[in-house]
Amino acid sequence: MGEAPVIYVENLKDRFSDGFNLRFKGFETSIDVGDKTFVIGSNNNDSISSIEVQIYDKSKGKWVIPTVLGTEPKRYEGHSAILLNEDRIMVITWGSTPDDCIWFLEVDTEYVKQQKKASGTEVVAWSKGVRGDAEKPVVISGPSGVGKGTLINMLMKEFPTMFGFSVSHTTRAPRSMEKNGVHYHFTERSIMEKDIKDGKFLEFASVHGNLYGTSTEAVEAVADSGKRCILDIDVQGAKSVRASSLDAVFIFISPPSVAKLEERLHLRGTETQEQIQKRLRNAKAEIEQGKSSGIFDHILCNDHLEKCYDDLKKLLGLDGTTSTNPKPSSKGINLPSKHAASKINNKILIESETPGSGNPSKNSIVLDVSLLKGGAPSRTRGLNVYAVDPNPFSDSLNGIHKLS
Ligand SMILES: Nc1nc2c(ncn2[C@@H]2O[C@H](COP(=O)(O)OP(=O)(O)O)[C@@H](O)[C@H]2O)c(=O)[nH]1
Ligand SMILES: Nc1ncnc2c1ncn2[C@@H]1O[C@H](COP(=O)(O)OP(=O)(O)O)[C@@H](O)[C@H]1O
Repeated sequence: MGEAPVIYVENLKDRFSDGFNLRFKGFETSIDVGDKTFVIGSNNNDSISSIEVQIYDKSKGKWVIPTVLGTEPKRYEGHSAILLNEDRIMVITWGSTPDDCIWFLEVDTEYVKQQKKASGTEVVAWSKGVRGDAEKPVVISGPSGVGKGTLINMLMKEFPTMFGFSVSHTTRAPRSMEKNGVHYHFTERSIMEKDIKDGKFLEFASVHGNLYGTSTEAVEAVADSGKRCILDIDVQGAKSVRASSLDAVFIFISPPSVAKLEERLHLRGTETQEQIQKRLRNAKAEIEQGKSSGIFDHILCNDHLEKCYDDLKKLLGLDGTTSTNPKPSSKGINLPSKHAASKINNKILIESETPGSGNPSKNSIVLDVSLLKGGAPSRTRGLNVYAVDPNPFSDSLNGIHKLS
């Protein structure tokens, strides 16, 4: 019945007899994917346990240390690992907090394939698993001076518990009213370039001569607070996000005319004449791309501000026809601190007591992974959690019931 059970590696040296010396002093699991074996080890150094990944390439008879992207799980007592769909390994950590116990190590997803191609090295990527679905992030693009910031501020002011702003990084100098960490993370080009190389950015682009980018962390911080994420990014950035695993709503704000755009930039008074001219030159190409590239789901013209704001609220379902209460932040999963896990089709059974004894033990739960969405470089969403009834003759359907 069960397929792909969790593998606990007891003696890897017996299995791989090429003199490989495991560096892990803690707990290891090993999973075969095609002709590669992924060994995931937790290293217990002092009080901190960190996780490491090594790959044994069976066709070449060689060990490889991959480039590891994303934020990895930290501080846990052990883990179980299960292969899903041949492209990601689910890692369930022991003794972690409820919002930090389900992780995915992507080994052959589209994102990992792209990163392997770009870097020419072996790559794996971590993504944290979260329950349920948060509402889709909103990407807002448009030329400089069109009113993106104004519209976003109006939305955040009217619905403060519903929306959270993704704070981008930029190498441009702050304007007099801008605060570091609120409007942007103002940074040095060399630091930002290194972070981009280390895979910390969901997207980045050179805009009007400066570097701008959305870190994965910026988007995750908003999602973790249970709010809907708003991204103010340029058209190139929107294109990159479209190609990424982030499932978002894309909105382009267009000006009534380039002359009006120029007038607004002059009135705003935050740029020099030379900078305004540069922004206007770029605006023409952006408007053309915004309207014709197929990147955007919606195009709104910001002629009269109030009218444009009403249109924006309408397409976000905030025109009074839907509830404007914030969604509760995604809940964690209460796992038994020590457990064993096994996979049956798209369901992972997590048992707190002796596994394989026939009946599921008390406190067992089932994770349904059939509706997973997203993934590295962001969260993996859509996990559903069910409690297992230890008494199969009780009233609940099939002995399991969904936990809300
Ligand atoms: N790709 C990308 N573009 C960004 C990001 N943050 C801001 N931008 C865009 O960079 C451009 C310039 O932004 P900014 O310097 O704040 O000037 P403003 O648009 O005139 O207020 C705008 O088109 C923004 O949408 C980001 O993280 N990624
Ligand atoms: N519909 C509008 N009509 C007139 N002025 C506007 C309108 N929308 C925004 N503005 C003004 O235009 C300037 C640029 O808006 P801003 O939100 O900073 O643009 P962006 O963030 O797209 O660069 C601001 O001074 C803002 O008050």
